[in-house]
Amino acid sequence: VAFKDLDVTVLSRHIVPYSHLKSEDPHHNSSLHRIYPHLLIESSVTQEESLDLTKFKQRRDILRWIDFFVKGPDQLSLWDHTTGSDPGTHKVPQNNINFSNVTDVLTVTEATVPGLYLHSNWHWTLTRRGDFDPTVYSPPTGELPAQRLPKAIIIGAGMCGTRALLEYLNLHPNIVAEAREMNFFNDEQNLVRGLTWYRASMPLSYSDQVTIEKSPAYFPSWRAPAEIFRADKTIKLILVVKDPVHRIMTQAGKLINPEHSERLYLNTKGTTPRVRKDSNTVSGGLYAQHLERWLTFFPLPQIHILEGQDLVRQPASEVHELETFLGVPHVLNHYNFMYNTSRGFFCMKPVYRPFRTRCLDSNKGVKHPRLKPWVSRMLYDFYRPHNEKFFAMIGRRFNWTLEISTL
Ligand SMILES: Nc1ncnc2c1ncn2[C@@H]1O[C@H](COP(=O)(O)OS(=O)(=O)O)[C@@H](OP(=O)(O)O)[C@H]1O
Repeated sequence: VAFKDLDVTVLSRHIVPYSHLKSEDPHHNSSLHRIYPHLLIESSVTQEESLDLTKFKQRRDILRWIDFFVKGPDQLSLWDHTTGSDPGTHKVPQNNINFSNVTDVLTVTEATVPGLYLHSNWHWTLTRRGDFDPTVYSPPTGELPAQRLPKAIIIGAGMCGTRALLEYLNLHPNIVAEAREMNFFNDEQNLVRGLTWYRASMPLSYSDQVTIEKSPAYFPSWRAPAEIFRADKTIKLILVVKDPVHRIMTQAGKLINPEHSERLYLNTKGTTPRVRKDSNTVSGGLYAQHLERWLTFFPLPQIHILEGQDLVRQPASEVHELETFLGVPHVLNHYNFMYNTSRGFFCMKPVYRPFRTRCLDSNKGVKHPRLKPWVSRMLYDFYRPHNEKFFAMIGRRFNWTLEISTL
């Protein structure tokens, strides 16, 4: 079982932000400390080097090619690919590191693990963590991590905070999130690959952890509810929704030229402009229409619905409710979320690494174009009956009105 570019921190007097450590590897989000929470793996570099970020970026590529192999609850092996530019052809033999005798800190150097090539300015420190914090999470005794089908899925709605929600939940030691949008249940090309392929795309987890993925394209898909039901009738579904007019503006903010976003939702061809009912941008906010299909397969209590702006404003309490829904212990609280004034959003403080705050990518929470007042009114008028139907279906109301809107 291979882990790539896992949770590696560069320690120096200047801590390098996590964003600089992120690789293109889609698995970067599966972090070793989540699978192996009793180990802390750090790589240190001289202060001089860490200051030179250009140089550091090159070093990042080196980091990418160190694989970790789990050998047993207390054993890990490193496979070092850093010796050549082509990782496939320059593997050095597997090196086993046994933690059972390590009580405190093991610094891995070429001398500790014969045959391991390490860049002269780097060394790896592996620390047993179980002794510090077994109350947070310890894997079931004697169990090896395995890939499992999701026990929960964030089905949408796109643009409503699904990424933030997934990343927030991923802070939890009993939740293991797949970073990629799998688009398995809505896409014929993926469905034909079968559940075995889908399972093999999931991160490693222990039996007491909840594997979760998010694919917002499931919510409006006609196919996804039936396919998910066929795969697992008991799966827990999570739906985050927000004011559909705000949702349109999130989509508009993603355009290269957001000022020209009207074509996404307005038909200006005739004498009087109309809301474009045929556009996916508009229909994505017709929550009642989509939910109706899901409710033919799943009872309402199996779908946890939350409001996107509530998630933006009060992540800790929203996540607390989700912990209950997912049946995992209450671990996350307001200490795990820190408001970042320059971003205008909460950023995350991992349970095991509270010193490392991480925000969502800068393409989340972007500036929106302003709506002309008459367009705003037209959109609110259009969505009002659909919203009312949605509120009646879920037995809850949200304050999605023109008067409240900040657009
Ligand atoms: N913590 C935090 N940081 C940044 N952004 C946050 C956060 N929490 C929620 N959001 C909101 O997420 C909105 C994007 O939604 P999605 O992630 O569902 O979009 S996508 O469907 O995956 O493209 C995005 O919408 P915009 O603000 O319009 O860009 C954010 O409002």
